[in-house]
Amino acid sequence: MADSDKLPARVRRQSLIDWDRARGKQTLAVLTAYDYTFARLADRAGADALLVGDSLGMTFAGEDNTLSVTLEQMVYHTRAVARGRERALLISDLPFLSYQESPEQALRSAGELLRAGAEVVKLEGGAVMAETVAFLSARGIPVCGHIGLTPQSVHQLGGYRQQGRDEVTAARLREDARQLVAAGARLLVLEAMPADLAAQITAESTVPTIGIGAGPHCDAQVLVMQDVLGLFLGQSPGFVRRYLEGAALCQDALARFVDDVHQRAYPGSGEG
Ligand SMILES: Nc1nc(=O)c2c([nH]1)NC[C@@H]1CN(c3ccc(C(=O)N[C@@H](CCC(=O)O)C(=O)O)cc3)CN21
Ligand SMILES: CC(C)C(=O)C(=O)O
Ligand SMILES: [Mg+2]
Repeated sequence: MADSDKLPARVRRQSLIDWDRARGKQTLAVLTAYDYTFARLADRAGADALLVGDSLGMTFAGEDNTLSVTLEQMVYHTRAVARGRERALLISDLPFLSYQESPEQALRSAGELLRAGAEVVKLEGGAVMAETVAFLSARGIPVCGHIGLTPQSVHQLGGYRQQGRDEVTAARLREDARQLVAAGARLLVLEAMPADLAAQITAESTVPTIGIGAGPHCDAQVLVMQDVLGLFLGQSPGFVRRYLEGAALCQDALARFVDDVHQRAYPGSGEG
């Protein structure tokens, strides 16, 4: 029997139980994904979770911030990513104004993301969101908190800048984390904060932390896929490590196609 005739080995889907078990043993890797193709590639690369981030407003749609992203758009992208995913845990962002109004609004919005294939919903905010996190958790919906640089508050924060630099704001972030976990959050994103603060929050947390620009001591690391692949055309944050010059490679390939057509070199014989 040829290899290709064998039934595919069934991959075991990662759950929050696997995430809890990995804590302290292996640092887990998360990538954002917005579509079927890249979700499949990241899943096959071994990503432990895929995040359908509202950063898609910037990376996919070319907006200046994430505020214009709608729940309908997040549902659409979550469906596409869910089809590409085999193994990774699937987390989706609740977008701006889809959860801040009330726990009931958050429940309805979270339900739509779960029906589209998400297994965990992520929302931005600290202590002020504890009631909503408890409401969703009590109704069987796993929540990932997100504190530090919360991009949906970009105008209040005065830009995309590191948070928790002084003692007062650091203490507030530790208390935010404590209240989110006490309310039932199963994961915690720590974005753009000093490494020692993220280490302290991670040590105090009973659930896995996922860092982005938050140093090496978190239980997991997440980056925006376009930043990793060099496909983000704006200014990537300073903490990004680029693993591919994706934009240059893609643009060069596309330019060669355009040239070939202009030169009548495509299609050739045998290419229709
Ligand atoms: N492509 C992309 N990658 C991301 O990681 C990302 C997005 N987009 N969009 C939403 C947010 C914004 N992000 C950011 C952006 C900048 C910093 C940052 O650390 N900035 C520097 C300079 C700030 C300044 O110019 O004042 C800093 O030192 O704080 C952190 C997170 C993370 N998210
Ligand atoms: C950067 C991650 C944490 C995020 O929230 C997003 O991609 O929207
Ligand atoms: Mg987000």
